[in-house]
Amino acid sequence: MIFDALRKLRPARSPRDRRPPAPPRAADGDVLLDAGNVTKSYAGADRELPVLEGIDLQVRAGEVVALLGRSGSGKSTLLRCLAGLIPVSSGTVSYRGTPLTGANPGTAMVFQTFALLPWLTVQQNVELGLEARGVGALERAEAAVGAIDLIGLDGFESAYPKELSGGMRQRVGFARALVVEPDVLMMDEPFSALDVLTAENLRGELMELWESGRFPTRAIMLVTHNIEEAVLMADRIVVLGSRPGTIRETFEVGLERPRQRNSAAFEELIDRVYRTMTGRPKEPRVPGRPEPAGPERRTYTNTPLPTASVDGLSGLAEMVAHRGDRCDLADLADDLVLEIDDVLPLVDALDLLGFGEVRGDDLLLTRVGAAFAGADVQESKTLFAEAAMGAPLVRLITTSLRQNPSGALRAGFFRDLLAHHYTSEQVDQQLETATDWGRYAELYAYDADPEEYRLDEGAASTPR
Ligand SMILES: Nc1ncnc2c1ncn2[C@@H]1O[C@H](COP(=O)(O)OP(=O)(O)OP(=O)(O)O)[C@@H](O)[C@H]1O
Repeated sequence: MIFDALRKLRPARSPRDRRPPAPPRAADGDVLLDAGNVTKSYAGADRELPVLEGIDLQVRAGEVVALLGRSGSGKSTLLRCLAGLIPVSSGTVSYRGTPLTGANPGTAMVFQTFALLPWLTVQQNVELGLEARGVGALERAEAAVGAIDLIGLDGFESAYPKELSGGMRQRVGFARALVVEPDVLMMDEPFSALDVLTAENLRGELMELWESGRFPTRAIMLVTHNIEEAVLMADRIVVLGSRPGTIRETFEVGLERPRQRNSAAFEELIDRVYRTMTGRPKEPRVPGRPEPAGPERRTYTNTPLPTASVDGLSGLAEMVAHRGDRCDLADLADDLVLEIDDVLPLVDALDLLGFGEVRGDDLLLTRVGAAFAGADVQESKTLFAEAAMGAPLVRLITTSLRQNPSGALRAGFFRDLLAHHYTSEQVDQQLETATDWGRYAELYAYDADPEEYRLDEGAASTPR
Protein backbone atom coordinates (compact mmCIF):
# COMPACT_ATOMS: atom_id res chain seq x y z
CA MET A 1 0.00 0.00 0.00
CA ILE A 2 2.71 2.36 0.98
CA PHE A 3 4.62 1.61 -2.16
CA ASP A 4 1.48 2.05 -4.24
CA ALA A 5 0.91 5.40 -2.58
CA LEU A 6 4.54 6.19 -3.14
CA ARG A 7 4.28 5.43 -6.83
CA LYS A 8 1.38 7.88 -7.15
CA LEU A 9 3.30 10.49 -5.22
CA ARG A 10 6.46 10.06 -7.16
CA PRO A 11 7.60 13.33 -8.69
CA ALA A 12 8.88 13.55 -12.24
CA ARG A 13 12.35 12.01 -12.55
CA SER A 14 15.17 14.44 -12.01
CA PRO A 15 17.45 15.07 -14.99
CA ARG A 16 20.40 13.59 -13.00
CA ASP A 17 18.57 10.31 -12.50
CA ARG A 18 20.85 7.79 -14.21
CA ARG A 19 18.54 4.84 -13.70
CA PRO A 20 17.36 3.19 -16.90
CA PRO A 21 13.59 3.50 -17.33
CA ALA A 22 11.85 0.91 -15.17
CA PRO A 23 11.09 -2.24 -17.20
CA PRO A 24 7.45 -3.33 -17.40
CA ARG A 25 6.28 -5.37 -14.42
CA ALA A 26 7.22 -9.00 -15.02
CA ALA A 27 4.34 -11.49 -15.11
CA ASP A 28 4.48 -14.48 -12.79
CA GLY A 29 6.72 -17.12 -14.37
CA ASP A 30 8.78 -14.70 -16.49
CA VAL A 31 12.48 -15.50 -16.22
CA LEU A 32 14.26 -12.69 -14.38
CA LEU A 33 17.66 -14.23 -13.70
CA ASP A 34 19.24 -16.91 -15.83
CA ALA A 35 22.57 -18.55 -15.02
CA GLY A 36 23.84 -20.74 -17.85
CA ASN A 37 26.69 -23.20 -17.21
CA VAL A 38 28.30 -20.81 -14.73
CA THR A 39 31.70 -21.59 -13.27
CA LYS A 40 33.59 -19.45 -10.80
CA SER A 41 37.13 -19.87 -9.53
CA TYR A 42 39.21 -17.82 -7.13
CA ALA A 43 42.95 -17.36 -7.48
CA GLY A 44 44.94 -19.93 -5.48
CA ALA A 45 48.69 -20.24 -4.89
CA ASP A 46 49.53 -21.36 -8.41
CA ARG A 47 46.21 -21.97 -10.11
CA GLU A 48 42.54 -21.12 -10.01
CA LEU A 49 40.56 -22.91 -7.29
CA PRO A 50 37.12 -23.90 -8.55
CA VAL A 51 34.21 -22.84 -6.33
CA LEU A 52 31.22 -23.21 -8.68
CA GLU A 53 30.89 -25.53 -11.63
CA GLY A 54 28.21 -26.04 -14.29
CA ILE A 55 25.49 -24.03 -12.53
CA ASP A 56 22.25 -23.76 -14.51
CA LEU A 57 19.62 -21.85 -12.58
CA GLN A 58 16.67 -19.66 -13.41
CA VAL A 59 14.78 -17.35 -11.08
CA ARG A 60 11.27 -16.45 -12.17
CA ALA A 61 8.90 -13.67 -11.21
CA GLY A 62 6.62 -14.66 -8.35
CA GLU A 63 8.95 -17.12 -6.65
CA VAL A 64 11.16 -17.31 -3.59
CA VAL A 65 14.26 -19.41 -4.19
CA ALA A 66 16.46 -20.58 -1.32
CA LEU A 67 20.06 -21.67 -1.80
CA LEU A 68 21.19 -24.23 0.76
CA GLY A 69 24.50 -26.02 1.06
CA ARG A 70 27.32 -26.77 3.40
CA SER A 71 29.59 -24.02 4.56
CA GLY A 72 31.97 -23.17 1.72
CA SER A 73 29.81 -24.76 -0.99
CA GLY A 74 29.66 -21.45 -2.86
CA LYS A 75 26.19 -20.12 -1.97
CA SER A 76 27.33 -16.54 -1.41
CA THR A 77 29.57 -16.71 -4.45
CA LEU A 78 26.62 -17.77 -6.61
CA LEU A 79 24.44 -15.01 -5.20
CA ARG A 80 27.14 -12.43 -5.92
CA CYS A 81 27.58 -13.74 -9.47
CA LEU A 82 23.82 -13.43 -10.05
CA ALA A 83 23.89 -9.89 -8.63
CA GLY A 84 26.79 -9.04 -10.94
CA LEU A 85 28.91 -8.05 -7.94
CA ILE A 86 31.67 -10.44 -9.07
CA PRO A 87 32.27 -11.71 -12.61
CA VAL A 88 31.74 -15.36 -13.48
CA SER A 89 34.81 -17.28 -14.73
CA SER A 90 32.81 -18.83 -17.57
CA GLY A 91 29.16 -19.19 -18.59
CA THR A 92 26.65 -16.37 -18.53
CA VAL A 93 24.30 -14.61 -16.16
CA SER A 94 21.42 -12.74 -17.77
CA TYR A 95 18.84 -10.39 -16.33
CA ARG A 96 15.59 -10.32 -18.29
CA GLY A 97 17.41 -11.90 -21.22
CA THR A 98 20.35 -9.46 -21.31
CA PRO A 99 23.77 -10.84 -20.31
CA LEU A 100 25.33 -8.95 -17.41
CA THR A 101 28.46 -6.92 -17.93
CA GLY A 102 28.56 -5.44 -14.43
CA ALA A 103 26.27 -4.96 -11.46
CA ASN A 104 22.81 -6.39 -12.09
CA PRO A 105 20.36 -3.45 -12.37
CA GLY A 106 17.49 -5.70 -11.29
CA THR A 107 18.82 -6.83 -7.92
CA ALA A 108 19.56 -5.39 -4.50
CA MET A 109 21.26 -7.22 -1.65
CA VAL A 110 20.63 -7.61 2.06
CA PHE A 111 23.75 -8.75 3.94
CA GLN A 112 24.14 -10.86 7.07
CA THR A 113 26.19 -8.15 8.74
CA PHE A 114 23.77 -5.32 7.79
CA ALA A 115 26.59 -3.32 6.12
CA LEU A 116 25.32 0.06 7.30
CA LEU A 117 27.43 3.20 7.36
CA PRO A 118 27.68 4.16 11.04
CA TRP A 119 28.06 7.89 10.42
CA LEU A 120 24.80 8.11 8.46
CA THR A 121 21.28 8.17 9.90
CA VAL A 122 18.68 5.53 9.07
CA GLN A 123 17.16 7.82 6.43
CA GLN A 124 20.56 8.57 4.87
CA ASN A 125 21.55 4.89 4.87
CA VAL A 126 18.31 3.99 3.11
CA GLU A 127 18.79 6.75 0.55
CA LEU A 128 22.31 5.58 -0.30
CA GLY A 129 21.33 3.15 -3.05
CA LEU A 130 19.26 5.81 -4.79
CA GLU A 131 21.96 8.44 -4.43
CA ALA A 132 24.42 6.18 -6.25
CA ARG A 133 21.92 5.98 -9.09
CA GLY A 134 21.68 9.75 -9.39
CA VAL A 135 18.12 10.05 -8.06
CA GLY A 136 17.22 13.63 -7.02
CA ALA A 137 17.02 14.62 -3.35
CA LEU A 138 13.23 15.02 -3.15
CA GLU A 139 12.47 11.74 -4.85
CA ARG A 140 15.11 10.02 -2.75
CA ALA A 141 13.66 11.29 0.49
CA GLU A 142 10.12 10.29 -0.44
CA ALA A 143 11.13 6.84 -1.59
CA ALA A 144 13.17 6.31 1.59
CA VAL A 145 10.20 7.31 3.77
CA GLY A 146 8.06 4.76 1.89
CA ALA A 147 10.60 1.97 2.40
CA ILE A 148 11.13 2.93 6.05
CA ASP A 149 7.36 2.80 6.68
CA LEU A 150 6.94 -0.47 4.84
CA ILE A 151 9.57 -2.22 6.90
CA GLY A 152 8.37 -0.88 10.26
CA LEU A 153 11.12 1.66 10.90
CA ASP A 154 9.05 4.84 11.05
CA GLY A 155 10.11 7.01 13.96
CA PHE A 156 13.73 5.92 13.56
CA GLU A 157 14.55 8.05 10.50
CA SER A 158 17.08 10.24 12.29
CA ALA A 159 18.63 7.50 14.48
CA TYR A 160 22.17 6.30 13.89
CA PRO A 161 22.87 2.55 13.51
CA LYS A 162 24.60 2.34 16.90
CA GLU A 163 21.35 3.39 18.59
CA LEU A 164 19.47 0.44 17.05
CA SER A 165 19.09 -3.20 18.06
CA GLY A 166 20.30 -5.89 15.64
CA GLY A 167 16.76 -6.46 14.38
CA MET A 168 16.19 -2.76 13.68
CA ARG A 169 19.56 -2.50 11.94
CA GLN A 170 18.61 -5.34 9.66
CA ARG A 171 15.32 -3.57 8.92
CA VAL A 172 17.47 -0.69 7.67
CA GLY A 173 19.30 -3.23 5.51
CA PHE A 174 15.96 -4.35 4.07
CA ALA A 175 14.70 -0.80 3.54
CA ARG A 176 17.91 0.16 1.75
CA ALA A 177 17.52 -2.80 -0.62
CA LEU A 178 13.77 -2.34 -1.15
CA VAL A 179 13.96 1.40 -1.81
CA VAL A 180 15.44 0.77 -5.25
CA GLU A 181 12.48 -1.51 -6.00
CA PRO A 182 14.63 -4.33 -7.36
CA ASP A 183 13.03 -7.05 -9.45
CA VAL A 184 14.88 -9.59 -7.32
CA LEU A 185 15.63 -9.06 -3.64
CA MET A 186 18.77 -10.99 -2.73
CA MET A 187 19.41 -11.93 0.86
CA ASP A 188 22.63 -13.49 2.13
CA GLU A 189 21.83 -15.15 5.47
CA PRO A 190 19.85 -12.06 6.51
CA PHE A 191 18.60 -13.49 9.81
CA SER A 192 21.62 -15.43 11.01
CA ALA A 193 23.18 -12.58 13.01
CA LEU A 194 19.91 -12.01 14.89
CA ASP A 195 18.64 -13.73 18.02
CA VAL A 196 16.05 -16.45 17.45
CA LEU A 197 12.97 -14.38 18.36
CA THR A 198 14.00 -11.31 16.39
CA ALA A 199 14.81 -13.48 13.39
CA GLU A 200 11.45 -15.22 13.64
CA ASN A 201 9.59 -11.92 13.88
CA LEU A 202 11.38 -10.29 10.95
CA ARG A 203 11.08 -13.40 8.80
CA GLY A 204 7.35 -13.52 9.52
CA GLU A 205 6.81 -9.84 8.69
CA LEU A 206 8.78 -10.17 5.49
CA MET A 207 6.77 -13.16 4.30
CA GLU A 208 3.51 -11.41 5.19
CA LEU A 209 4.53 -8.46 3.04
CA TRP A 210 5.57 -10.77 0.21
CA GLU A 211 2.31 -12.71 0.33
CA SER A 212 0.20 -9.56 0.54
CA GLY A 213 1.61 -8.34 -2.76
CA ARG A 214 2.79 -5.11 -1.15
CA PHE A 215 6.39 -5.98 -1.77
CA PRO A 216 8.04 -3.88 -4.45
CA THR A 217 10.04 -6.87 -5.79
CA ARG A 218 9.05 -9.70 -8.12
CA ALA A 219 11.25 -12.47 -6.72
CA ILE A 220 13.38 -13.26 -3.68
CA MET A 221 16.63 -15.21 -3.52
CA LEU A 222 17.74 -16.30 -0.10
CA VAL A 223 21.03 -17.85 0.95
CA THR A 224 20.65 -19.74 4.18
CA HIS A 225 22.19 -22.57 6.15
CA ASN A 226 18.93 -23.14 7.99
CA ILE A 227 16.79 -25.88 6.41
CA GLU A 228 13.67 -24.89 8.35
CA GLU A 229 14.01 -21.30 7.21
CA ALA A 230 14.29 -22.49 3.60
CA VAL A 231 11.16 -24.66 3.90
CA LEU A 232 9.27 -21.85 5.67
CA MET A 233 10.05 -19.24 3.07
CA ALA A 234 10.90 -20.75 -0.30
CA ASP A 235 8.91 -22.04 -3.25
CA ARG A 236 12.02 -23.81 -4.49
CA ILE A 237 15.08 -25.00 -2.57
CA VAL A 238 18.31 -25.48 -4.46
CA VAL A 239 20.91 -27.56 -2.60
CA LEU A 240 24.52 -27.05 -3.61
CA GLY A 241 27.14 -29.78 -3.25
CA SER A 242 30.70 -28.81 -2.33
CA ARG A 243 34.12 -28.58 -3.95
CA PRO A 244 33.24 -27.35 -6.44
CA GLY A 245 29.69 -26.15 -5.85
CA THR A 246 27.27 -27.86 -8.21
CA ILE A 247 23.50 -28.12 -7.98
CA ARG A 248 22.98 -31.34 -6.08
CA GLU A 249 19.21 -31.36 -5.84
CA THR A 250 16.25 -29.04 -6.27
CA PHE A 251 13.10 -29.32 -4.17
CA GLU A 252 9.76 -27.78 -5.14
CA VAL A 253 8.20 -26.85 -1.80
CA GLY A 254 4.55 -26.74 -2.88
CA LEU A 255 3.18 -26.16 0.67
CA GLU A 256 0.45 -23.63 1.29
CA ARG A 257 1.36 -20.40 3.02
CA PRO A 258 1.52 -19.56 5.81
CA ARG A 259 3.44 -22.78 6.36
CA GLN A 260 2.57 -24.99 9.30
CA ARG A 261 5.78 -26.06 10.98
CA ASN A 262 4.21 -29.05 12.69
CA SER A 263 2.42 -30.42 9.63
CA ALA A 264 3.53 -33.85 8.42
CA ALA A 265 4.34 -32.49 4.95
CA PHE A 266 6.55 -29.75 6.41
CA GLU A 267 8.50 -32.22 8.54
CA GLU A 268 8.76 -34.72 5.70
CA LEU A 269 10.31 -32.10 3.43
CA ILE A 270 12.77 -31.04 6.14
CA ASP A 271 13.83 -34.68 6.45
CA ARG A 272 14.30 -35.02 2.68
CA VAL A 273 16.45 -31.91 2.49
CA TYR A 274 18.36 -32.99 5.58
CA ARG A 275 19.04 -36.37 3.99
CA THR A 276 20.41 -34.71 0.86
CA MET A 277 22.70 -32.51 2.89
CA THR A 278 23.99 -35.19 5.25
CA GLY A 279 24.38 -37.94 2.63
CA ARG A 280 27.93 -38.48 1.44
CA PRO A 281 28.65 -36.18 -1.44
CA LYS A 282 29.90 -37.85 -4.57
CA GLU A 283 33.65 -37.36 -5.07
CA PRO A 284 34.14 -34.21 -7.11
CA ARG A 285 34.36 -34.91 -10.82
CA VAL A 286 37.37 -33.40 -12.50
CA PRO A 287 36.37 -32.35 -16.03
CA GLY A 288 38.13 -34.46 -18.65
CA ARG A 289 39.17 -37.12 -16.16
CA PRO A 290 37.26 -40.44 -16.41
CA GLU A 291 35.22 -41.56 -13.41
CA PRO A 292 37.38 -43.72 -11.14
CA ALA A 293 36.52 -47.42 -11.45
CA GLY A 294 36.61 -48.13 -7.71
CA PRO A 295 36.55 -45.99 -4.61
CA GLU A 296 39.19 -43.30 -5.07
CA ARG A 297 42.06 -43.42 -2.58
CA ARG A 298 41.66 -40.71 -0.01
CA THR A 299 44.37 -38.09 -0.27
CA TYR A 300 44.72 -34.68 1.34
CA THR A 301 43.76 -33.18 -2.02
CA ASN A 302 40.39 -34.93 -2.35
CA THR A 303 39.49 -35.40 1.33
CA PRO A 304 39.72 -32.16 3.32
CA LEU A 305 39.63 -32.41 7.09
CA PRO A 306 36.25 -31.28 8.40
CA THR A 307 36.22 -28.38 10.84
CA ALA A 308 35.58 -30.54 13.89
CA SER A 309 37.40 -30.56 17.20
CA VAL A 310 38.10 -33.77 19.10
CA ASP A 311 35.85 -32.50 21.90
CA GLY A 312 33.02 -31.85 19.45
CA LEU A 313 33.18 -35.17 17.64
CA SER A 314 33.61 -37.09 20.93
CA GLY A 315 30.56 -35.28 22.32
CA LEU A 316 28.48 -36.27 19.30
CA ALA A 317 29.70 -39.89 19.49
CA GLU A 318 28.76 -40.03 23.20
CA MET A 319 25.28 -38.66 22.50
CA VAL A 320 24.69 -41.23 19.76
CA ALA A 321 26.00 -43.95 22.10
CA HIS A 322 23.46 -42.87 24.75
CA ARG A 323 20.72 -43.35 22.18
CA GLY A 324 21.73 -46.92 21.44
CA ASP A 325 24.53 -46.28 18.90
CA ARG A 326 22.01 -45.03 16.34
CA CYS A 327 19.84 -41.94 16.11
CA ASP A 328 17.87 -39.81 13.71
CA LEU A 329 20.20 -36.93 12.87
CA ALA A 330 17.50 -34.32 12.32
CA ASP A 331 15.86 -35.22 15.65
CA LEU A 332 19.17 -35.04 17.46
CA ALA A 333 19.99 -31.63 16.00
CA ASP A 334 16.47 -30.48 16.84
CA ASP A 335 16.66 -31.68 20.45
CA LEU A 336 19.96 -29.90 20.92
CA VAL A 337 18.83 -26.79 18.95
CA LEU A 338 21.86 -27.19 16.71
CA GLU A 339 22.19 -25.73 13.22
CA ILE A 340 22.88 -28.26 10.51
CA ASP A 341 26.09 -26.41 9.68
CA ASP A 342 27.35 -27.12 13.19
CA VAL A 343 26.44 -30.81 13.03
CA LEU A 344 27.65 -31.71 9.55
CA PRO A 345 31.41 -31.27 10.13
CA LEU A 346 31.13 -33.47 13.25
CA VAL A 347 29.26 -36.14 11.26
CA ASP A 348 31.88 -35.91 8.49
CA ALA A 349 34.62 -36.29 11.08
CA LEU A 350 33.05 -39.45 12.57
CA ASP A 351 32.69 -40.84 9.06
CA LEU A 352 36.27 -40.00 8.06
CA LEU A 353 37.62 -41.59 11.24
CA GLY A 354 35.54 -44.72 10.69
CA PHE A 355 33.63 -44.02 13.92
CA GLY A 356 30.25 -43.41 12.33
CA GLU A 357 28.24 -43.60 9.14
CA VAL A 358 25.05 -42.05 7.83
CA ARG A 359 22.34 -44.44 6.68
CA GLY A 360 19.18 -42.75 5.43
CA ASP A 361 18.13 -40.33 8.17
CA ASP A 362 20.23 -42.01 10.85
CA LEU A 363 23.74 -41.63 12.18
CA LEU A 364 25.17 -44.97 13.34
CA LEU A 365 28.26 -45.59 15.40
CA THR A 366 30.51 -48.31 14.02
CA ARG A 367 31.93 -50.94 16.38
CA VAL A 368 35.11 -48.92 16.86
CA GLY A 369 33.07 -45.71 17.16
CA ALA A 370 31.02 -47.22 19.97
CA ALA A 371 34.24 -48.37 21.67
CA PHE A 372 35.66 -44.85 21.31
CA ALA A 373 32.52 -43.31 22.81
CA GLY A 374 32.68 -45.59 25.83
CA ALA A 375 36.46 -45.57 26.35
CA ASP A 376 38.45 -43.95 29.17
CA VAL A 377 40.89 -41.20 28.18
CA GLN A 378 43.89 -43.43 27.47
CA GLU A 379 41.89 -45.97 25.46
CA SER A 380 40.15 -43.22 23.55
CA LYS A 381 43.52 -41.66 22.66
CA THR A 382 44.78 -45.01 21.35
CA LEU A 383 41.65 -45.59 19.27
CA PHE A 384 41.73 -42.02 18.04
CA ALA A 385 45.42 -42.22 17.04
CA GLU A 386 44.71 -45.30 14.95
CA ALA A 387 41.66 -43.74 13.33
CA ALA A 388 43.29 -40.35 12.74
CA MET A 389 46.01 -41.99 10.63
CA GLY A 390 43.17 -42.65 8.15
CA ALA A 391 42.70 -38.89 7.79
CA PRO A 392 45.02 -37.95 4.92
CA LEU A 393 46.35 -34.66 6.33
CA VAL A 394 47.09 -36.15 9.75
CA ARG A 395 48.85 -39.07 8.07
CA LEU A 396 50.81 -36.69 5.83
CA ILE A 397 52.03 -34.63 8.79
CA THR A 398 52.91 -37.71 10.82
CA THR A 399 54.79 -39.56 8.07
CA SER A 400 56.61 -36.39 6.95
CA LEU A 401 57.80 -35.84 10.52
CA ARG A 402 58.88 -39.47 10.85
CA GLN A 403 60.90 -39.23 7.66
CA ASN A 404 62.60 -36.02 8.67
CA PRO A 405 65.76 -36.73 10.73
CA SER A 406 65.05 -33.82 13.06
CA GLY A 407 61.47 -34.99 13.61
CA ALA A 408 60.29 -31.40 13.12
CA LEU A 409 58.85 -29.43 10.21
CA ARG A 410 57.63 -25.87 9.76
CA ALA A 411 53.86 -25.48 9.41
CA GLY A 412 54.64 -23.43 6.29
CA PHE A 413 55.68 -26.66 4.52
CA PHE A 414 52.16 -28.10 4.88
CA ARG A 415 50.56 -24.72 4.28
CA ASP A 416 52.33 -24.51 0.91
CA LEU A 417 51.27 -28.04 -0.07
CA LEU A 418 47.65 -27.34 0.81
CA ALA A 419 47.62 -23.93 -0.85
CA HIS A 420 47.76 -25.62 -4.26
CA HIS A 421 44.35 -27.16 -3.65
CA TYR A 422 42.49 -25.00 -1.14
CA THR A 423 41.78 -21.36 -0.43
CA SER A 424 43.79 -19.76 2.37
CA GLU A 425 40.77 -19.85 4.69
CA GLN A 426 40.38 -23.59 4.07
CA VAL A 427 44.12 -24.14 4.60
CA ASP A 428 43.92 -22.42 8.01
CA GLN A 429 40.84 -24.41 9.00
CA GLN A 430 42.40 -27.72 8.02
CA LEU A 431 45.69 -27.08 9.80
CA GLU A 432 43.76 -26.08 12.89
CA THR A 433 41.86 -29.38 12.83
CA ALA A 434 45.00 -31.38 12.02
CA THR A 435 46.77 -29.75 14.98
CA ASP A 436 43.91 -30.55 17.35
CA TRP A 437 43.60 -34.16 16.17
CA GLY A 438 47.35 -34.85 16.07
CA ARG A 439 47.89 -33.40 19.53
CA TYR A 440 45.05 -35.38 21.06
CA ALA A 441 46.27 -38.56 19.36
CA GLU A 442 49.79 -37.77 20.63
CA LEU A 443 51.06 -38.27 17.10
CA TYR A 444 52.79 -34.91 17.03
CA ALA A 445 53.07 -31.67 18.94
CA TYR A 446 52.76 -28.15 17.61
CA ASP A 447 54.58 -25.00 18.71
CA ALA A 448 52.83 -21.78 17.73
CA ASP A 449 56.17 -19.98 17.90
CA PRO A 450 57.91 -20.78 15.55
CA GLU A 451 54.86 -22.48 13.91
CA GLU A 452 56.42 -25.93 13.90
CA TYR A 453 55.19 -29.51 14.10
CA ARG A 454 57.39 -32.09 15.81
CA LEU A 455 56.95 -35.74 16.60
CA ASP A 456 55.39 -36.32 19.97
CA GLU A 457 57.75 -37.97 22.40
CA GLY A 458 55.43 -40.93 22.79
CA ALA A 459 55.12 -41.22 18.99
CA ALA A 460 57.21 -44.41 18.81
CA SER A 461 54.27 -46.34 20.20
CA THR A 462 51.68 -44.79 17.89
CA PRO A 463 50.38 -46.56 14.77
CA ARG A 464 52.29 -46.53 11.48
N1 LIG B 1 37.14 -13.51 -2.58
C1 LIG B 1 37.54 -14.76 -2.38
N2 LIG B 1 38.80 -15.16 -2.65
C2 LIG B 1 39.19 -16.44 -2.47
N3 LIG B 1 38.38 -17.42 -2.02
C3 LIG B 1 37.12 -17.08 -1.73
C4 LIG B 1 36.62 -15.75 -1.88
N4 LIG B 1 35.31 -15.73 -1.51
C5 LIG B 1 35.01 -16.99 -1.15
N5 LIG B 1 36.08 -17.79 -1.27
C6 LIG B 1 36.13 -19.24 -1.00
O1 LIG B 1 35.18 -19.85 -1.85
C7 LIG B 1 34.51 -20.91 -1.17
C8 LIG B 1 33.02 -20.66 -1.23
O2 LIG B 1 32.74 -19.52 -0.42
P1 LIG B 1 31.26 -18.96 -0.23
O3 LIG B 1 31.33 -17.88 0.79
O4 LIG B 1 30.67 -18.65 -1.55
O5 LIG B 1 30.54 -20.25 0.36
P2 LIG B 1 29.20 -20.35 1.21
O6 LIG B 1 28.53 -21.62 0.80
O7 LIG B 1 28.41 -19.11 1.10
O8 LIG B 1 29.82 -20.50 2.67
P3 LIG B 1 29.23 -20.05 4.09
O9 LIG B 1 27.94 -20.80 4.28
O10 LIG B 1 30.29 -20.52 5.05
O11 LIG B 1 29.07 -18.57 4.05
C9 LIG B 1 35.07 -20.93 0.24
O12 LIG B 1 36.06 -21.92 0.30
C10 LIG B 1 35.69 -19.57 0.42
O13 LIG B 1 36.81 -19.66 1.27
